[in-house]
Amino acid sequence: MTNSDFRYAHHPEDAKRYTTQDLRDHFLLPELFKKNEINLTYTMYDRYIAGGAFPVDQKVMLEPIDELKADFFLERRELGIINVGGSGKVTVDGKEYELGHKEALYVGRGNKEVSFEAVDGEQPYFYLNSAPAHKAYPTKKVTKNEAEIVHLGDDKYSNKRTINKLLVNSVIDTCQLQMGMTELAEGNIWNTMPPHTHSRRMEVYFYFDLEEGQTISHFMGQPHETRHIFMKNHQAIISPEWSIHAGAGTSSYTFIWGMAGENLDYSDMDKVAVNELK
Ligand SMILES: O=C(O)C(=O)C[C@H](O)C(=O)CO
Ligand SMILES: [Zn+2]
Repeated sequence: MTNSDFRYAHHPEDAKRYTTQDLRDHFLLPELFKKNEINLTYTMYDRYIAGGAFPVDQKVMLEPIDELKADFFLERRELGIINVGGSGKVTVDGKEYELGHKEALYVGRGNKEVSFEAVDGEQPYFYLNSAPAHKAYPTKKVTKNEAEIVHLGDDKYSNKRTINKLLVNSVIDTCQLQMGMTELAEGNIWNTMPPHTHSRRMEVYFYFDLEEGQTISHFMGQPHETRHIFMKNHQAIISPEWSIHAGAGTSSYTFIWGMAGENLDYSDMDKVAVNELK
């Protein structure tokens, strides 16, 4: 079964009046993994979709959700998948791809049948992002060995981290989707600090590998009008194009970023100095 939830886009002047609960209702994706289901959120931010496929003891099929008014999910879309659990299998129009922990698959527009399964008694957690696509690019598996790797940050500033650019245009062809994974070094807690906005692209952050009982404070809002949302392991958050997106954990963690919009230029960011934040 494929479920969907819907989120409108927001004006920053409205969002600054939101209560804690309003912010959570509008931007947080609290539950991505439901047993033997696919749980998606369709957003009006570049019509981006984020969610999870969680096959436990059944194969689960990606079905066309109502919002698409399409005969099949990828009729006009592309899909990015990153497995954050044990090994699992994704089948795309009869071709099987085994995805291990932290391995990614890009699925191009036009593929009719996509299904997810657990294999070898392991439990995969497939994180999914999808954006409208104008062209059919080849389906391709990408591992950390093929990724573009960037080391950023410093122990001194508690933000030492590795950016694994997996489904980006220096690695594969995509229409507008970009996805990758940022791993915090042990003892470091800050991601994306100093922060940035990019009005050319929206973004979704999905946090995982967070120790049981710990939390991440995710920061959003315009740089002069910030807010925070406390998040748990396996939750995602929408970042509007006007918003910073950064987080600090009470322990180290990993997160997946996914974006779509006007360009495919990862480095197109409007950076904000930390002492300018309000
Ligand atoms: O830790 C970071 O810095 C990031 O991972 C930044 C994201 O990749 C991003 O925001 C890309 O626009
Ligand atoms: Zn960003």
